[in-house]
Amino acid sequence: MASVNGSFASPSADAVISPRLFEPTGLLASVLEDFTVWKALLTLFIGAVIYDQFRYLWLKGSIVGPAWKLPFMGPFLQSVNPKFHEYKAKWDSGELSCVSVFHKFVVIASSRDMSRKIFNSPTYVKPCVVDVAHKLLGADNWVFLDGKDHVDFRKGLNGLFTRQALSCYLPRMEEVYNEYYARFLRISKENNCKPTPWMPEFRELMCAVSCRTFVGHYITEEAIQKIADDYYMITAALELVNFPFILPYTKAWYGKKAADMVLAEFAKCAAKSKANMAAGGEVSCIMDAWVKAQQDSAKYREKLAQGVPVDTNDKPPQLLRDFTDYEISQTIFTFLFASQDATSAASTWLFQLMADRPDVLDKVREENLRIRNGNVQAPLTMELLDNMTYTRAVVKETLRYRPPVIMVPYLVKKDFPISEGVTVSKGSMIIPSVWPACHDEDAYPNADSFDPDRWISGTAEQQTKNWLVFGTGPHYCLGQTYAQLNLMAMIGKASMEMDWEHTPTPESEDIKVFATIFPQDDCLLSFRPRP
Ligand code: HEM
Repeated sequence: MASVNGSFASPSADAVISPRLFEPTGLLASVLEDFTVWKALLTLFIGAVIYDQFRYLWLKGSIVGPAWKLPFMGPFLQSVNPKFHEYKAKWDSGELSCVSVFHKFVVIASSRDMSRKIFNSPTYVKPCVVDVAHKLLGADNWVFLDGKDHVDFRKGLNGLFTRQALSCYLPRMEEVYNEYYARFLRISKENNCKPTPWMPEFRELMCAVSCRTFVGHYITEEAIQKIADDYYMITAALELVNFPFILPYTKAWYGKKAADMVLAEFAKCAAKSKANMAAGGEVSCIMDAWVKAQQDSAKYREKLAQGVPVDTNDKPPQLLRDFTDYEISQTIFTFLFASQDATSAASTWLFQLMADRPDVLDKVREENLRIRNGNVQAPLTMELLDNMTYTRAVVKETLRYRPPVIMVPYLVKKDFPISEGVTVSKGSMIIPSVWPACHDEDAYPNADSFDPDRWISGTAEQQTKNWLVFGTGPHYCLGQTYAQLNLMAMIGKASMEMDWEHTPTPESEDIKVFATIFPQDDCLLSFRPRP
C-alpha cells in the first residue's frame, strides 16, 4: 500500500505533483532548470550590449573610430563637457571619424571638401541642431523647415539683411556701444583697473546689441538685462544629448523657462511694431522691417482683390502672409539664438587679440580716426563701414583664426554615399567642421598665426572654398553680413574711445568650448578712457 497514493486525494491536487505539459530534456532542460528573473534580465542585458556593439560596428564600417564603444552611453560624459583637444584629435584621426553616444551614431568630417559636401547635400542631410532646441524654439519654428519650405521661408527674410535694411539698424547698434563702453570704463575704474574676466561682459554687450537691432525700442532696458542674464541658461541647455523630456530643475528646464520668457517679450514687441508700422512709423529695427514687408504685402493683395490697378514697381519684392505676434517672436528669437553665442565668442577673441597685438590695434585706430576726419563722435554709417578696409581684414582674420562655430551638426535623412566605400546611414548625425578648413596651411600659410594682412596683400580673400565660418549651401548664415559689420563697428569705435589691457595667463590661448569657443580664462581685461 505504501507505494500507492494513500491520501484519497487526486494526484494533481497534491502540491508536490504538478502536471507537466512540456518536459524539456538535455541542455535546454539544464538551462531552464535554474532560470530565474535575474538570469533573464542578465541575458537580456548581455544581448542588448552585444546588439549595441554590433550595431556600432556595422554603422562604423570603414570610418575611423574606436574599435568598440562603452556599452550604450559611449563617450557621453565627454560630450557633456567637450574639450577642444578632443575634437582636434578627432579631426586629426581622419577625414571622416565617428563616435556613438547612446543611440546616436555621429560622423565627424574634418577635411574642407568633406565638410563642403555635407553642407551642400540638402537631398541627404538637414541641420539638426541639438534635440533640446526643438523644445526651446518651438518644433514648428522655421529653422526646422527643410527643402522648398525652408527656401521659401528664407526668401521672405532676405530683405531684412540687405545693405539698405542694415543701414536703418546702425543707430540702434551705436547707442548700445555708447552705453556699454561707458559701463566698461566704470567697472574698470571701480576695480582700480584690476584685470577681470570680460567674457561675461561681452556676452551681455552682444545680447543688448542684438535685442536693440532686432526689436529696437519696443523692449525695455530691464527686459534686455533679464534676457542677457538668463541667456546663459539657454546656452547651457544646448548639450549634444539630453533626456527625451524636460525634467524639472535640469539645465534643459531652466533653458526652456528662459526661452519662454524671451518669446513672451518678443511677442509683446511684435504687437507694438505692428501698431507703429500701421501708423506709418519709420523702420528702425529688424522686426519693423519684417512687419512692414508683411503689411505692404497685405495692402498689395487687397488692391489686387479690389481690382485697383497697381504698378509693377509697387509689388513688394517678396509677397508675405501675415504672421501672428508669436510667429514673429519665434522667428526673431532664432536670430538671437543663432547670433548670441557666435558673436559673443568673436567679440571676446577680437578684444583679446587687439590687446595682445598693439601694432594691429594702432592700425585699426588710425583707420577709424582717418575715415571720420578725426571726429570720434561721427555717427556710424554704411559709408564709414565701407571704408574700413583694415578693420574688416582684422575681423575676417579673427573669424578665421578663431572661428566661433567650429562644427555644425546635420542629420542624415536618407542613406548618404559620402565617399567611395562609405555610406552614412539614415538617422546618423553628421558634422561638417569649420576649424580645419580655416587652419589649412595650403589656403592660409602660417595658419596658426594671426595676420590680418593676409586679407589685404595676401591670398586669403581668394580662398572662398575654405571660408566656412558662416557655413555654405542652403543654410549658410543669414546674418553673416550683419555680423561682420557689427564686429567692425564695435572694434572701430572701441579703438577710438578706449585703451584696454589684457593680462595673459597660461590659459589665455587655450580654447574652452561652450557652444562656441572662448579663451579658457575668460579673457582678463581692464579698460581706460583714451586721453
Ligand atoms: C560671428 C557671428 C556668426 C557666426 C560665426 C555664424 C555662423 C553660422 C553658421 C556656421 C551657421 C550654419 C550654416 C550652415 O549650416 O551652412 C549659421 C546659421 C545661421 N545663422 Fe549665423 N553666425 C553668426 C551670426 C549670426 C547672426 C548675427 C545672425 C542673425 C542676425 C545669424 C543668423 C543665422 C541663421 C538664421 C542661421 C540658420 C540659417 C538657415 O538655416 O537657413 N547668425 N550661422
